[in-house]
Amino acid sequence: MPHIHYKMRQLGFSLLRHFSSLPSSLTVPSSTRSCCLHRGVLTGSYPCHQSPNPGHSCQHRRGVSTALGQHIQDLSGPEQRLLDKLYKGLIGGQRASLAESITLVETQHPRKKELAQVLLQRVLAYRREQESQNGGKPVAFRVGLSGPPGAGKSSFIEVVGKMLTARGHKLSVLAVDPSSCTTGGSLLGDKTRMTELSRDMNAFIRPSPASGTLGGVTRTTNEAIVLCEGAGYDIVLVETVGVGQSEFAVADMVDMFVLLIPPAGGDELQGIKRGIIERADLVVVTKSDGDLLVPARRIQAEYTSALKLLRRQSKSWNPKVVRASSYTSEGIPEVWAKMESYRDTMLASGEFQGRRRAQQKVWMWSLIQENVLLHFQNHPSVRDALPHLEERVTKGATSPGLAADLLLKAFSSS
Ligand SMILES: Nc1nc2c(ncn2[C@@H]2O[C@H](COP(=O)(O)OP(=O)(O)OP(=O)(O)O)[C@@H](O)[C@H]2O)c(=O)[nH]1
Repeated sequence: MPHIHYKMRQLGFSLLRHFSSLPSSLTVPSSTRSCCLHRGVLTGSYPCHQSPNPGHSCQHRRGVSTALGQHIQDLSGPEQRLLDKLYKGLIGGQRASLAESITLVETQHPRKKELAQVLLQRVLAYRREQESQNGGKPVAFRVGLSGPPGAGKSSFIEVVGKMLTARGHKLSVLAVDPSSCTTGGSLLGDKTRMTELSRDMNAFIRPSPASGTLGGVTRTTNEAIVLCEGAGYDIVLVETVGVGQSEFAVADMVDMFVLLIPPAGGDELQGIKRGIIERADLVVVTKSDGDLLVPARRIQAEYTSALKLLRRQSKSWNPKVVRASSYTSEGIPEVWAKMESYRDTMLASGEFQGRRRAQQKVWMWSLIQENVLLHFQNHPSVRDALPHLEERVTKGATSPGLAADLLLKAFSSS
């Protein structure tokens, strides 16, 4: 996996080199105004396959900021009105506007994607203003929650969520479901989850986008977080199930990462990856009640010792292991107290802000990687040569390195 990641970065850099070598005399004809740069796809001087005007030669020389300015100027009257309505509704805290705005960032429609970016820019500017009024402190606390299927995530969120709204917080819950990316199914359950919290006017619950790549879902979740914060939600929970890479994606988008572990032994815990335990700022052993109390204590002790052996992520915070029961609510206020203590410690040391800055960069790079790769795969010369070269590589007739070089050459020479 790290190898693939490295290869993708290499590929990303090769492609970027290709893009940056475009002749400087290229200009943008007005007919190609709404081009792929605006859609977040870097383009070169070859036909743009995703353009509404497929024959056009997409030739960028404008800086990104100019492009964004142009982008806003290009809005039609109805588009402008739609964005104004969404923006005003959103910052006014209207749930319907928030839901509609999230739908806009999740869309696959090219023009609507552009509109979503304009809306996001406005919300980001608004949030920055609020942060500066708040003495530079982030306006919301983002918490990632992960755990194996059946760990008790939804029961936990329901109980914690109700406690937080009762204390005057506004809470949003976003889900990242890796199964919806691959199978269209749902590991987080199609069943109605968190029934009481979903009726709470100070809570906003949004299921995972129904389809797309993990990269796509990560992007829209990141953007949904920004929208929730703009709508005044001061706590954003991002829930995912401990399968595949989604936990790592979530850990990269939140301020605090919490792992929920059920008090079961053996096989059920085998599935929990060591790498993700290392990322946890807090481990909560769930279902700590009745007959499960004794195993819950044992698991707490095991994880406490295990965490001591792991590499520390933070200079100022030592990950903790706590127990809680959503049935009896025992331990729930203590879990939240630990989360607040983490937030305060990290804010005081400056690590909180540092982590967010680093995450912005990770996010940008993952978007670049995904888009650049897509662009490479859709390039006509690459598409033509790919099946033949893949076959040769599988048969051992051509080395993977040579095939990659040939494809990159085909891409950059046309
Ligand atoms: N004893 C006990 N059981 C619990 C507790 N919390 C949840 N459960 C049970 O554990 C099972 C799974 O709970 P969920 O909250 O649906 O777990 P989840 O992790 O959200 O599961 P998925 O929706 O499948 O991802 C259910 O049968 C719950 O009733 C608890 O605090 N104590």
